[in-house]
Amino acid sequence: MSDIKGEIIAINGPLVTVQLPGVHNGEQVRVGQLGLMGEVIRLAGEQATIQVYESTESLCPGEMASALGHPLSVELGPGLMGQIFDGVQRPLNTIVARSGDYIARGLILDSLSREQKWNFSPNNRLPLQTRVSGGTLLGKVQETPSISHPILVPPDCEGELLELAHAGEYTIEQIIAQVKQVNGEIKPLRLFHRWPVRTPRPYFNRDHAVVPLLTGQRILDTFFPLLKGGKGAVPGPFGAGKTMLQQQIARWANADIVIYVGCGERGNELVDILETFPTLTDPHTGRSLMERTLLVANTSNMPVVAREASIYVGVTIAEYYRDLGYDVVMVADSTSRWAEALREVAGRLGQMPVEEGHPAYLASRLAAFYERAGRVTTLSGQKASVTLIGAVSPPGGDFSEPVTSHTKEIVQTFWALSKELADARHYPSIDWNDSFSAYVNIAQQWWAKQIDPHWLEYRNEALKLLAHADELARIVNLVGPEALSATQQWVLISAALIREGVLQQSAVDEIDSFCSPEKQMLLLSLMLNIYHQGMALLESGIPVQQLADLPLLAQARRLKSQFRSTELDKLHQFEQTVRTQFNKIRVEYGYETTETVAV
Ligand SMILES: Nc1ncnc2c1ncn2[C@@H]1O[C@H](COP(=O)(O)OP(=O)(O)OP(=O)(O)O)[C@@H](O)[C@H]1O
Repeated sequence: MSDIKGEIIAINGPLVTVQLPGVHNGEQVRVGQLGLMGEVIRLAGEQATIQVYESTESLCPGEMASALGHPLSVELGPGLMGQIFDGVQRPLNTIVARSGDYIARGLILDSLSREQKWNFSPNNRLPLQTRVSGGTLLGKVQETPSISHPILVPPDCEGELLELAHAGEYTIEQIIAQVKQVNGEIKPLRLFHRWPVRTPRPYFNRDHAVVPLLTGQRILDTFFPLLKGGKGAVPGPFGAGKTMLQQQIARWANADIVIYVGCGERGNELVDILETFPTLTDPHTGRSLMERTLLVANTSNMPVVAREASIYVGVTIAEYYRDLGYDVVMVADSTSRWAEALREVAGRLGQMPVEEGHPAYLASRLAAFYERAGRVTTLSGQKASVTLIGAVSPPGGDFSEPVTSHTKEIVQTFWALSKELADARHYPSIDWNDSFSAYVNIAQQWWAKQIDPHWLEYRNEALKLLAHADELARIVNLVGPEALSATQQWVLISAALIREGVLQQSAVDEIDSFCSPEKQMLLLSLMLNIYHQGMALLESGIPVQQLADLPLLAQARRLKSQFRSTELDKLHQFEQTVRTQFNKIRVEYGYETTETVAV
């Protein structure tokens, strides 16, 4: 702790003005007798404005405040996985144990356990006197059965390795290495270190994102792909199924680590997340998903400004695991509530409101947050990534409001949830007209090489068909179905087949909850095949009703939840059934042929 102490002059909600000469901008401060946590956000001469993360009720001018000498930082080391932290990285379980359900203010708690011992195996290929720097591997501990945790030299340390601990059990505070730094100072290294949350962690090189983040959800992977290291947003009006979608991503995404930041969402929603996440099973290992998951949850008794910190706490932990060589996905729910915190602080600071009360720097703050996503070569030379997915909760579902519209310009993948689709129980309720992905061309290279060279063609054709059907549906609404030609009716029927047989996917269906990329492609090609074969028959003069009554349409809709991703042979068999049935009709109508029409 630094020696800087001062007296409170004024209190304005979560903002407290303190006479604190010599303090730095961004420095952490303990305020009042309770020692409330805060951070300097403005300096005017000797007076500092502190943003306090706990309720300032009953705080009085004249009480003391003291600066801690460091900015808001997080503890990074083994023991993070499986934890639930509050917005300033205090472990919720310990808070509850200390102060019960009603969280006392000013609690000072270690983020990581000081008692737990970790089995450290040193890097035997690292002789003493070697020159080490940020990213050098010192050893490893097994953090959870699913996650091995390399212990690396922190980014801000460089010098000669003087000592390295032997294999054994260590607490995170015990010294496991000593480094003589360039300036001659000897720096002890432990299993953990601290890092300021507002400073992005360094990496060796920023690379292009090239591999899709596969979620097992067809509308996401096939239609609006996101890449590992990419930036995505999920704007969702109230009740559109956002929580379920986030859980599906957390559960099925092919990422190593999942970080969920519940930032100011309604209490009951947060409770839902806190209760369900620990019960989820990791489909890849069959073990608890929490072994590779971390939750940051703002508790309801923390004021709005604490939301601001939680997003940075989450993303800094995400970058840390990236630096260990992992692909990390972070879901921030919701960036709208975070923006509300910015608005409140700006208002109290008397800054000029620009858009709907938001400060002028809203867009640049959002951009700076998403900028921390990326695929990189780490300081250790590994390829790793942080994928950021920001949920947005536009008031009244209005996507033109400032947070949604700025987010739309920043992110590359936009999964727009629709209240109408949710009301119609079409889940995931992602609107294919309002959603977009700027990663399609990059994703295409992966899909074409790994799964099917026709991926892009099929995807685009399906979207075109859906858009055409939407147009026709408007005509039907105006003048009735009689106005449509046979081929137009078949477009409507085929689009419904794609909607129900491909886009709709139930998170609660044991089989359909996850869909492998191979199954995604097969289902899509099957539906398009039916569309094409039907079209060819209509052009030969076969009545559309004959096709509409085909039992194979209903069978095709059910395929997704009938056959698992491991039963692709059954889907291939169905392809054969489609061919046979269409051939039968041809024979029936005298267009006898044994040839089949391929997509
Ligand atoms: N992918 C899905 N598959 C099946 N059912 C779903 C899916 N998404 C949502 N639902 C249904 O909708 C209900 C509400 O979903 P969810 O809890 O995610 O939405 P919400 O929390 O009301 O919405 P939001 O988080 O947008 O405010 C779920 O209980 C479930 O019945």
